[in-house]
Order: sequence, then structure tokens, then C-alpha cells
Amino acid sequence: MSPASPLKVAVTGAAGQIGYSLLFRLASGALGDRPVELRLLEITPALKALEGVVMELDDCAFPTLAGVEIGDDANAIFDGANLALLVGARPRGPGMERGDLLEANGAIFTAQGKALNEVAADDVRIGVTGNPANTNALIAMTNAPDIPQERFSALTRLDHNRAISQLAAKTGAPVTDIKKMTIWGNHSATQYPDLFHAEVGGRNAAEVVDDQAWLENEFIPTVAKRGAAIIEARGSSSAASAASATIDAARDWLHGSAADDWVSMAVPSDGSYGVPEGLISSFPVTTANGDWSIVQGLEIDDFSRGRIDASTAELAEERQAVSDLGLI
Ligand SMILES: NC(=O)c1ccc[n+]([C@@H]2O[C@H](COP(=O)([O-])OP(=O)(O)OC[C@H]3O[C@@H](n4cnc5c(N)ncnc54)[C@H](O)[C@@H]3O)[C@@H](O)[C@H]2O)c1
Ligand SMILES: O=C(O)C[C@H](O)C(=O)O
Repeated sequence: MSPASPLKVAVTGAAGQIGYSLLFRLASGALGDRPVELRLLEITPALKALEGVVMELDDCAFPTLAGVEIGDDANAIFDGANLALLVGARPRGPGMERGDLLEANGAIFTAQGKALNEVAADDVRIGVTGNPANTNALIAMTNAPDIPQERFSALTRLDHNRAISQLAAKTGAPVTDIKKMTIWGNHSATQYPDLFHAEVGGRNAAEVVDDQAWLENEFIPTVAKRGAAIIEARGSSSAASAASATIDAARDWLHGSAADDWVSMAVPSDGSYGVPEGLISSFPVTTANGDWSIVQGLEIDDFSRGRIDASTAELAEERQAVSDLGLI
């Protein structure tokens, strides 16, 4: 493919809340100057609403938008996709955990994994935002045996960004001074936002904060339960911030992370840091040339070990549950 040809970006759930923010960012150049062709998948009853969103996209006259195709057939929409952002899924409501969505959303990712396997471009990268994101990514990956496993990831960048923001507020540092944040494990209440390897202005974040009680009783729960707090406040789940994190993750995956930093991505484990192989778990990663690699050699103390193990145990339970449902 020549560099000037449009990047074909497939987005599922395009008529939903996240879609309403995400599409306009993608179309206006958030992934770079290369024109994008949007390929938007929805369920049949939502196509009319999606037509309205496309009218709005047209009305923006974005120079970087090379075309838009919409439809309810995954095999047609994913055809030739270089990037697939799997957002479409039922969101949780008040009082639900993300794991409650496993059965409802599992079937979607089985079918979409199969369709991607059939028709996506050879260089496709697949980012899963729809919840429960890690296990949905596992389902899609397992149902797409011809696509290399490292092309699948699930979104923990929103948690990563939330953690940066909370640490910035605590220390008074600008977000640009905060580096090497890590989210480990599942995009769920068991996730482990790790300050022991993060830096504030080049200094170790846990030492700068020097307050284990804040770290345990405020920082970790605030980040891990932020999704629920937003649902409680807004009456519906995070949308613009989720779209923004989806863009951050895709941009860094395609174009590379900063030399002095790393990002959090949920990727298939190779057994690093004792995370069982094959689980899609969040790790600190660097990205370059469209590939990610897990940052190696970090020391994990007993506190962090316990937190990582708890979240990966939940991922193993989710894997068992979807296996029992015949989805993988
Ligand atoms: N990983 C994260 O950080 C994160 C953050 C926020 C939200 N989410 C999740 O993202 C998902 C979408 O959230 P939302 O607020 O946009 O929800 P929404 O209900 O507003 O939109 C979801 C859209 O998906 C569509 N859809 C359903 N089944 C589909 C299918 N088989 N194919 C294509 N489209 C389909 C629906 O018609 C709907 O338009 C939810 O699962 C939510 O929990 C994840
Ligand atoms: O919490 C949710 O259900 C939505 C999303 O995963 C979030 O973290 O905001």
C-alpha cells in the first residue's frame, strides 16, 4: 500500500456514545496527516442514527477524511481494514460490574473475530474498547486464528490516563512531568495502577508521594472505580474520555511511544511478570513501527505482586467462563 493511500479504520458501535466523539477525532487527523477512510459497523436498527452521524461528518469537511462506508455486515465493513476499533457492545449500568457483560457481549466478539480473520488487511491492528475489554479481545483473538496474536489489544489507556491525572493532582506536577505510569491486569475494579515505577519530574512517584495510605486507600480505588463513579454521576458510562484514550492507544501503537516513556496496553501475555501466558492483561509497553513490547526487568515487590496476581486471577476466571460458554 502506498503511503498516500487512506488508512482504513473500522469502528464498531459507531452510532453509540463513544462513537460520537471518536469518529470526529479520527476524521480530523488525530492519527496523523494520512487520510482515513472510516468503515462503520452498527446493528441494523442503529443504521438510521448512524446515517445522521455521517451527515455531520460530511458537514465538517475534514481534509483528512477520505471516505465513509456504513453497514451492518461485518464482512463487508472489515474488508481491507488496517485498524479495527471494536467499541460496539452493551455498556454496563449502575450497580453492574464489567464482568456481568461477558455473556451479553461475548457473542459479538466471536462473530467479529471471525469476520476480521476473513477480510481484514494483512497489517490489521485490532483495539478492543467494548467491555469486558480484555476478555472480549481474547474472544476475538481466539476466533481469528490467521491473524497474529500480537495484533490484538484491549484498552487500559483510559485507566492509565486517569492514573496520570490523579497523580498530577496529588503532586501539583503538570501531566507532562509524569512518565512511566503502569496499569497491570484487567480493565476492572481489580486493576493495579502502579506508582512504584512511575516518575514525577524524573523522581520516583511513590517516593515523591511518600504516603502509602493515600496510595492504597485513595489513589488505587479512585482509578480502579472511576468508571463506576462516572456512571453514577452522568447516568451513563464515560464516552469522550474513552474515545480520547482509544485514540491515544491507536496513535501510539501505529506511530510509537515516546523515547523516555512507556504506555499501558492490555496485550496477550507471554508469561512476563508471572502473568499466565495467553491472558490479555495490561502491562507497561513501549511501541515502535506498529509493534509493542513489554517493558522487562522491573522489580515487583510483595505489595505489587499481590495486586497483579489478584487481577490476573480474575482474568483467568473470565477466560474459564467464556470457555464454558463455548466462546473460545
Ligand atoms: N475500555 C474502556 O476504557 C471503556 C471505557 C468506556 C466504555 N467502554 C465500553 O465501550 C462500549 C461502548 O460504550 P458506549 O458508551 O459507546 O455504548 P453505547 O450503548 O452508547 O453504544 C454502543 C453501540 O454499539 C452498538 N452495537 C451493539 N452491538 C453491536 C454489534 N454486534 N456490532 C456493531 N455495533 C453494535 C449499539 O447499537 C450501540 O450503538 C461499552 O462496552 C462500554 O462499557 C469501555
Ligand atoms: O466503567 C465502565 O463500565 C465504562 C468504562 O469501562 C470506564 O472505565 O469508564
